[in-house]
Amino acid sequence: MEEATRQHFFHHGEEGHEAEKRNCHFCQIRSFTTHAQYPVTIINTEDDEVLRASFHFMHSSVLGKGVEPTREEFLTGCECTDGEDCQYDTCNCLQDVEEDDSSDDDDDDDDEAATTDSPHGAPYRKRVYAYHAHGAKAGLLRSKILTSRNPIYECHESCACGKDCPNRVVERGRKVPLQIFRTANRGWGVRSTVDIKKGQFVDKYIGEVITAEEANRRRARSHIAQRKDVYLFALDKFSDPDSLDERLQGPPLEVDGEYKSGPTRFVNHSCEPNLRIFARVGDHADKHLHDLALFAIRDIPRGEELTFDYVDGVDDSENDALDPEKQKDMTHCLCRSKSCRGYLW
Ligand SMILES: C[S@@+](CC[C@H](N)C(=O)[O-])C[C@H]1O[C@@H](n2cnc3c(N)ncnc32)[C@H](O)[C@@H]1O
Repeated sequence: MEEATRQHFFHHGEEGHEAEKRNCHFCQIRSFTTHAQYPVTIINTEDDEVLRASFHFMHSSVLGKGVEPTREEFLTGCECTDGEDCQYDTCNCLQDVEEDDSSDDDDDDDDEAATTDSPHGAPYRKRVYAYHAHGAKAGLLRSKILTSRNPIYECHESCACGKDCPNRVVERGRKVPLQIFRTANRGWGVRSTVDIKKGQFVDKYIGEVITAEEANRRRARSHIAQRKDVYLFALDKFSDPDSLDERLQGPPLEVDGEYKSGPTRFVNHSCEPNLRIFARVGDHADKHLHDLALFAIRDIPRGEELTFDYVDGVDDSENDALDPEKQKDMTHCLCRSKSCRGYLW
């Protein structure tokens, strides 16, 4: 039995091991409120490696120095008293949804998704909800959104609708058990022990939310800046130099998941991934702090490694892997997919 496991199982019930417990990965994941139902487990059948001691599992992101959430008096939510109403463009939370009218090719069992409803006597309103509303696919992200890079707008704490409002999928958190496992050639990876459906929310990418200046300091301190980049995600979905919100005008905040994060920090890259990251907004006043939510873009059988494309959305013309000069300094991609681009960065 590896040393970390031995310490946890034989000594952590005893008095006087508090500091050790704080630094124990098993104790950290056991403290997740979802542990009994959707545990995170760690398994290594490849070699003797254990997770780095410097890594700490967390439930949610922490805000670094200089990162401020919006003050309570500026937070606003919807006034819908019936969660059903939180699927239409009349819900304040869905005001910014950019709707296109093309129909979803696989939405035939939920064909209201793109139609206009007219309840008796009520004004016309349009369903702009990001998720399927009915049937077996209820709560799964619609394929039109899955193939887009549109943000997802959800109801949240400041809304009048209840906790069971259907438009709070990401807020309700991860509903799948995840297993961090040792891969044969790419360090740790992540899989689930249950089947995951296309459009299903998997988990958020969390970490320390830091200013752009701090992110650059950390890049500079890192031995190879691009290696640090792999853990840094810019919260730039709403960045706009002309924005009326000055927090969106400048360089965006970034999430650093290298040392403090959740299980998704161990998800590897694939050029043909089964997950994609979406920007998810709760309170519109907190767009500068939007979530990074991972959803399945196809059905994923239990045990299959979960992956996302680290450079999703990067135009092929910007791809350094196409430049033979740059290739010699780049890291080989080991995703083994048919359309592998050959290099990670
Ligand atoms: C965010 S981490 C993922 C977890 C990582 N495997 C670990 O053990 O901590 C990113 C690192 O994983 C490795 N990696 C991820 N995807 C890879 C791929 N497709 N090919 C080669 N290495 C990969 C690279 O070393 C990369 O720097």
